[in-house]
Amino acid sequence: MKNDIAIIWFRQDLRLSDNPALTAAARHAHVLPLYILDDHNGGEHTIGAASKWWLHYSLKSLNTSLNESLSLYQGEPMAILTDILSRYQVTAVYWNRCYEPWQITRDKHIKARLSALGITVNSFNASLQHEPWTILKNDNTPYQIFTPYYRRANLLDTDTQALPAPGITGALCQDSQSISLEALKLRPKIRWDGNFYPCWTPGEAGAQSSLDQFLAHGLENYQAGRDFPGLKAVSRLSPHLHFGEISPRQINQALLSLPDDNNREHFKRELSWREFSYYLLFHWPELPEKNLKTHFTHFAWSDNPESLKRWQQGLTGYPLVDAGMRELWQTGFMHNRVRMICASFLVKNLLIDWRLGARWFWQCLVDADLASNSASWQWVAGCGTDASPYFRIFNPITQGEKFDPQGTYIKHFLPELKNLPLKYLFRPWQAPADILKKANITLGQDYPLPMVDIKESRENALAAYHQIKHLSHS
Ligand SMILES: Cc1cc2nc3c(=O)[nH]c(=O)nc-3n(C[C@H](O)[C@H](O)[C@H](O)COP(=O)(O)OP(=O)(O)OC[C@H]3O[C@@H](n4cnc5c(N)ncnc54)[C@H](O)[C@@H]3O)c2cc1C
Repeated sequence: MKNDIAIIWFRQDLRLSDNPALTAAARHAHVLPLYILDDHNGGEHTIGAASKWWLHYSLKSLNTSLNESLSLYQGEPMAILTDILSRYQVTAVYWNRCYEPWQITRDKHIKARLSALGITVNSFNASLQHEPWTILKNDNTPYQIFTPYYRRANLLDTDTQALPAPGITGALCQDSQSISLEALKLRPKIRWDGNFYPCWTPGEAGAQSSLDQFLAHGLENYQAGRDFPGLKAVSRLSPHLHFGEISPRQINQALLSLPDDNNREHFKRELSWREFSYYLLFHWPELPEKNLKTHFTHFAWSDNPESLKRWQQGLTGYPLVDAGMRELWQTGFMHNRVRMICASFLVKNLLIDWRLGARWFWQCLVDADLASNSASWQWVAGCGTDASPYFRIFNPITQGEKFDPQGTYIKHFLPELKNLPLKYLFRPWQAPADILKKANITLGQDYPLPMVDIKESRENALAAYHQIKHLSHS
């Protein structure tokens, strides 16, 4: 039996380079790399359907990089680790830290149990520039607002020296009791994932190539272009970052070789919004469930499953919202500007609880991330610590005119509207009958009539907010 075996437990760090836990584990004579699909501890926050698809291919890619030595398991991690320890002479366990509240609780427990068994446990930071507890206000309380948090973060040193992938091929061993990737059943039985394949390349190489492409062709227009969903001006790195196929440190290192201009600064700022989301989740672990502005507890949400379904299916009658919801369903992604507009429409024009929207995103997004998703929904709904003011309600018509001026994005995801002149593309119900006929559109049949009046629903939202506003000071 081999002795001095180190376990490297991969979680949201599915890469070999700049992986501090792997680099440390590689100092042992033998390394057992493993991944556990933990469907036991996460409750409602267990990985969603589209993310499972991503995970399947990311694990496949990682396994290839590890010479087919990745051991796979499903279930309760402590029980699985205990079983491995009973069969191998493991001396140490390595992992990179995760920050979702249920993961923190689980990992603390596992660390204590393993330490009691005489196993060394070493954990590292592999996914944040600054861990949440390292940035506090002068009075030692956490920041609630992004800008002062960002200012303080910028005063701290940021490590930009990424680690190379360690040479571990000779040290790798695999557990004979590993299950197969197929046995994890991560891909859907009903194949709704057909459109995902041309859009994405999960895995470390795919992440690096997305970064290279963005730096070569997207970054130069990032500041001006990032709000235009029809342009290729954003990085689409979010699922790669979520699964840890690339680290913020690697991105920052790559950015160093580029001109220090507004585009670079703006991109770094957006990366810090991700950090800030993790920060909020760490300091307010109730973020996914509870309104951080507590007076929203009294908000009169509408219980309307039929409206929720129309929103989910992209059948609201507002083309920009519908294009976004169809992009989400078809590709597992939605452009950030459109995420804000679709979320605002649900919460403010339909008065549906933001948590129902967040749950739908959780199932549909390949980048579904408990921190960023929860923080962003609370931001749009107006109930987060650093939220957009409630009265700022996105108008899907004017937003479309401004950010999809040629209708490129809308026509791509709503081909039924492709012959409608631009003048009516954002408000098809105002098109005269002969124009609709010429465009081959019968409203209510080929494309829905608007499910609510935008002006009236806006006023209803403001009235609903008025009911709870005064409670914020009580
Ligand atoms: C309602 C709503 C839900 C969201 N849910 C998620 C989610 O589940 N997972 C997720 O990663 N992002 C989420 N976001 C944030 C943002 O929309 C995505 O991170 C972004 O669209 C990803 O595209 P990109 O990689 O091309 O971004 P880029 O513009 O290229 O930005 C680079 C990176 O910065 C980070 N980032 C950018 N904007 C934000 C932001 N506003 N908040 C947090 N991080 C940001 C992401 O990691 C992103 O990959 C949500 C936003 C909204 C409004």
